[in-house]
Order: sequence, then structure tokens, then C-alpha cells
Amino acid sequence: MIKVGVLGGRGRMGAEVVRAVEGAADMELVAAVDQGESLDALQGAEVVVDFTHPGVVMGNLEYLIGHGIHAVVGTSGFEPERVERIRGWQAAKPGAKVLIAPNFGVGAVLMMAFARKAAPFFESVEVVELHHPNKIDAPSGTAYRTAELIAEARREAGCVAMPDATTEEIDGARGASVEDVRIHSVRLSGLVAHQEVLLGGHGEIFTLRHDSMNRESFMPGVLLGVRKVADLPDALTVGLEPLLGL
Ligand SMILES: NC(=O)C1=CN([C@@H]2O[C@H](COP(=O)(O)OP(=O)(O)OC[C@H]3O[C@@H](n4cnc5c(N)ncnc54)[C@H](OP(=O)(O)O)[C@@H]3O)[C@@H](O)[C@H]2O)C=CC1
Ligand SMILES: O=C(O)C1=N[C@H](C(=O)O)C[C@H](O)C1
Repeated sequence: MIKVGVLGGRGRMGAEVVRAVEGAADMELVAAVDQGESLDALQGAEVVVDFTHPGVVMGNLEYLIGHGIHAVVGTSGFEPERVERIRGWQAAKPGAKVLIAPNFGVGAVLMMAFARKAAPFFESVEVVELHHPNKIDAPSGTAYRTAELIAEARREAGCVAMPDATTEEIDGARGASVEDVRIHSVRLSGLVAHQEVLLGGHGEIFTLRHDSMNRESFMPGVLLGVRKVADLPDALTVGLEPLLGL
């Protein structure tokens, strides 16, 4: 039995994780901790799943690494500087493995992989992410990661800058830019989590689209992470890709 703790257990995702862990034959839920509650309740856990808030997740990780507890992290907000800080904590106190997945949906991971593969073949690539209006951050962690992967692929392939003659009449009209890849964030009642990657070339458009219809859709990926995190070869893994053999 894997002893599992959940951080953010009363949240939209955390509550779903609690249900999934309770339903897994090889896992035991030892603690679910929410805002204002002590992290010490997690000390009996071998693996802790974090779906909290970009503003608190780094403090949570520092605690878990300090106590040798493996972490499976779905919380968004992991720009490169944060990743480096986590590596520093792990170097100072080796033992705890950390898996950070911007998206635990298998289809979303495949969308990112296909976007990376396709990006060098098109002149223009832009990302449109669409979410429920209670989402507290923009752009989504998935869109940020997708843009990083697109930029990396285009850099490696020696692509030239994307064509764009536009002057913004209103700030933000062209969306946000991550390494020159544009991200547009839609917040709309009725949505859960969705993303399109638009790739444009000479007389053709290639569109990749992924839709999470509910939060249960993330659970196979989360449970896979819980089962595998302790045996991952690296102290820190970003993305579910290696766990899916991608
Ligand atoms: N990787 C993935 O596949 C997915 C990632 N996410 C990400 O997960 C995160 C959470 O999303 P969601 O569940 O919708 O958000 P919610 O706001 O519904 O849940 C967050 C929960 O964390 C709690 N919380 C806040 N601070 C702390 C703290 N210091 N310690 C413990 N718990 C705390 C909140 O409590 P309170 O309400 O009292 O503040 C709340 O219960 C976001 O960053 C989102 O982008 C979401 C879906 C999928
Ligand atoms: O807040 C959400 O809902 C989601 N957050 C993650 C993100 O920021 O990419 C994953 C998914 O898009 C749902």
C-alpha cells in the first residue's frame, strides 16, 4: 500500500484526488490538508499530491523535500526559476523525488508532444487556452509548457521568427508571449479545461485540440504519478511524458 497525502484536499482537484486515492486498491489516504492546516499531518505519507495554489506550492515543496516525502505536483506556476530552486533544495537534502506535471490528462500530454513535433514545419504557431472562470492564473500551466516546447523545437530546428506585422492598439490584444510564442487565455462559464494549438503554413492550417470534460479525466495520470514517482531516475521530473514512454 502506498501511503498518500493530499494538499488542497477540499479544492476542485484535491477533492477528486481524495476520491481517486480512496478508490485505489494499492493506496491508503493518510491525510488531506487544506489552507490553515498544519503540514505536519503529512508526515505519515510516502507520497503527497499537491493541487493548491501557485502562491503556496513552493513552501509546500520545501517542506516535503525537507522531510523526505515524494511529491506529485499538479499546481501551476512553474517558471524555470522555480524549477531551479527545487533542484537546489533536493541537492541540499537528497531523497525526495518530485514530479511536476502541468497537465495530468493523457490527451493533453499527447497534444503537447504533437505540438512540439509539428512546430518547426509551420511558419506560425499560437496557443489558445480556454478554462472555467474560477481559474486563478493565466496563462494556464499547460499553455506555458506548450509554448516552451514549441519554442525549444523551433530553436533546435533553426526556424526564423514568426511573421507578424501587427501593432497592438490595445495592450494585450495579441495575447501573452512566452519565448515569442503567443498564448491567448479565454475564461468562460461552462468550460472546464481546453486548449488549441494553431499551426499555420502556406495555404494550410493544422489545429490540435484537447478538451478535459471533467476533473476525473486527470485521475489516471495522477495515480500513475503516485505509483511511479519514487522510482523515477531523476530527482526532479517535469511532465508526465517519461511515465507514458514518450
Ligand atoms: N496539472 C493538472 O493536470 C491540473 C492542474 N490544476 C492546477 O491545480 C491548482 C488547483 O486548481 P483547483 O483545484 O481548480 O483550485 P481550487 O482553488 O479549487 O483548490 C485549491 C485548494 O488548495 C487550498 N489551499 C490554498 N492554500 C493552501 C495551503 N497553503 N495549503 C493547503 N491547501 C491550500 C485551497 O483552499 P482555499 O480555497 O481555502 O484557499 C483550495 O482548497 C491550480 O494551480 C490549477 O491550475 C488544475 C487542474 C488540472
Ligand atoms: O486550473 C485548471 O483548471 C487547470 N489547470 C492546469 C493548467 O493551468 O494548465 C491544467 C488544466 O489546464 C486545468
